[in-house]
Amino acid sequence: MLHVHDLSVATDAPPRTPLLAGITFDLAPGERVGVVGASGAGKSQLVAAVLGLTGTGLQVTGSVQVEGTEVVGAGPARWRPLRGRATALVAQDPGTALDPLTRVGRQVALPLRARGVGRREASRRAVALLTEVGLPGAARRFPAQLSGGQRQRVALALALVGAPRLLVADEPTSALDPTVQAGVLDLLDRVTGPDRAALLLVTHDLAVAARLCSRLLVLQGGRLVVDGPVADVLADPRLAEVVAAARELSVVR
Ligand SMILES: Nc1ncnc2c1ncn2[C@@H]1O[C@H](COP(=O)(O)OP(=O)(O)OP(=O)(O)O)[C@@H](O)[C@H]1O
Repeated sequence: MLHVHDLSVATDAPPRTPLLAGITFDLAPGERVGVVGASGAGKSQLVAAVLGLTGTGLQVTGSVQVEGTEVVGAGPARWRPLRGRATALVAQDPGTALDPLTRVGRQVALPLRARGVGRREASRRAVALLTEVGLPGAARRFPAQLSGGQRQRVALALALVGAPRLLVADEPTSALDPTVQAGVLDLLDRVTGPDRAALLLVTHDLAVAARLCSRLLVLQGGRLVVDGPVADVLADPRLAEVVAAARELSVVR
């Protein structure tokens, strides 16, 4: 599904500060992998590089293959058939990802319309997707008329529009209070896993990672320091420092 080899990201201009260095890992179809590490470890940069969303002023080197297509240095034409279908991003902050002036049903229908689906069929599918994420009656609502947890569900419905084979989620529940978090995690659990979408989940919260993922990648200072089964990573005494840093942050947040 995903093959990352010797991936590095550095600032363009001297002193060419490295943000990520020599990252290598694979992700199988339907596999769920958590990315953890202290603040500034490079988690968001990893997600951006995998999705071709690295900002200007930064240079990506190495290789990222999405279902066999090399995407490092890829332009819009190479990304077009992949975006939303091979990969999709669940926005961290649905408050900014959603258009406040457009009813959510229409927002979910728009990407379908852009792919040539007729108006009626697009609305029907938008309602079906909203129902799938537990919001059967939300199509005619505006984002401001929904709670934070409901908006995060809409963001997930938007990510699911193209039936992606890899869902990438960067802190999808960190803005939500714990009771609402549980519902969104249940939902992520339902739509990813064997025979469904693979999941690359960035989180500060080790409990969240342990709940959803079978494998953990631990980043420290832009390097991948551990890649292993969740239980092994959490139990490994050499990781106490990294894990404690991540745990501390999850408490702070
Ligand atoms: N555009 C940029 N130019 C230069 N440095 C950047 C840029 N974007 C991020 N960085 C730096 O890259 C490092 C990794 O940032 P990144 O956002 O990936 O960390 P993170 O692990 O996701 O942290 P957090 O958990 O706080 O979101 C940080 O030191 C950050 O300051």
